Amino acid sequence: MCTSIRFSDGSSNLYLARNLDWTSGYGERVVLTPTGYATRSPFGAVPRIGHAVIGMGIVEEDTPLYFDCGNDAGLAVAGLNFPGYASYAQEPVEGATNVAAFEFPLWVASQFTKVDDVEAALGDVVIVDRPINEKYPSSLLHWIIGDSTRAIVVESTSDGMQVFDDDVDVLANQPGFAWHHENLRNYLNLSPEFPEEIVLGRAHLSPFGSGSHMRGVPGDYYSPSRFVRAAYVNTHYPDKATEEENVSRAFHTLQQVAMVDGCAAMGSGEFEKTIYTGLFSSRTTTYYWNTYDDPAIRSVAMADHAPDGTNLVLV
Ligand SMILES: C[C@H](CCC(=O)NCCS(=O)(=O)O)[C@H]1CC[C@H]2[C@@H]3[C@H](O)C[C@@H]4C[C@H](O)CC[C@]4(C)[C@H]3C[C@H](O)[C@]12C
Repeated sequence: MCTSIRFSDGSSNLYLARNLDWTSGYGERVVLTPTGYATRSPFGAVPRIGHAVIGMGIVEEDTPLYFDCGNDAGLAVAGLNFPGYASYAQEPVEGATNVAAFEFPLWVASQFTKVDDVEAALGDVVIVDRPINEKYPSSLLHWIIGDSTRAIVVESTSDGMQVFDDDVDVLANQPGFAWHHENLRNYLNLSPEFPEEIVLGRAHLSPFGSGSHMRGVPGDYYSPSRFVRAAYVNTHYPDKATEEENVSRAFHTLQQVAMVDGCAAMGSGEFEKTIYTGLFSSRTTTYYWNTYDDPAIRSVAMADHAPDGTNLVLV
């Protein structure tokens, strides 16, 4: 499973982070796509790199396949599994902006500066099931896209393209965003407050300590539970001013929905775990990440790797 969050530092900077939960990795690395890189976009949706992009992904056919990434303008995107719901066009549609599923994060981050602009452009977009090669069929995903002011969720299903205003700045896996949002109404009782003493019959009852009004936050790894838990933590986290505090915020919040080996098997019998946690900060245009086996947080700043160069940079 995967979970993603967006927040801001209150000074017009974006932080977009995600857990990548799976049974094993794909050999992913931090990849920088510089503005001079010559694109290979199947239907021409990404004619050039307007904004340098940094994020986690793999490179196939000299093409960056991003799992999540951000750009030099403060816009970021993450793809999360959405099988059973996601559906893409089998062929490009005449007159539309045809975006191959694998290039969707690159299309967002290389072409746009703001969520509002992506949202407007999505009205003409068709996501096409055109794999990069036979080794990697198109993944069935939905996406969260964020800037410093807001987030949207993009879902291409058999009903067509839907774009949701994500007013809790969170995304998990199945079912769709609308279901997850409605499900939050089951948790109106949750609050960080310390309760008053309760009188029950002749008994005067006080809490054991803090956290009493959090009882009922679902603690399991199921996608609806992670959505609720991430929404609770992300929206109650106090605003933080510094880069260090906001990096800490992202990793602490996603730790709340991280998956530990041995706890939740997939249909194959293999256990899912949080392969990596990744964070894009627009404040420093830096990608931060750690992995299941090495929880120390590493970082790569875009500015240190020639964002105006011509070759993909694998860190
Ligand atoms: C498996 C990843 C999603 C993790 C997730 O959401 N798990 C949920 C588990 S469950 O269903 O809900 O049980 C997704 C996210 C991004 C995906 C990758 C990116 O889309 C980039 C390429 C795209 C290619 O078409 C396929 C390989 C690939 C390298 C993808 C492999 C895989 O599908 C990834 C890594």
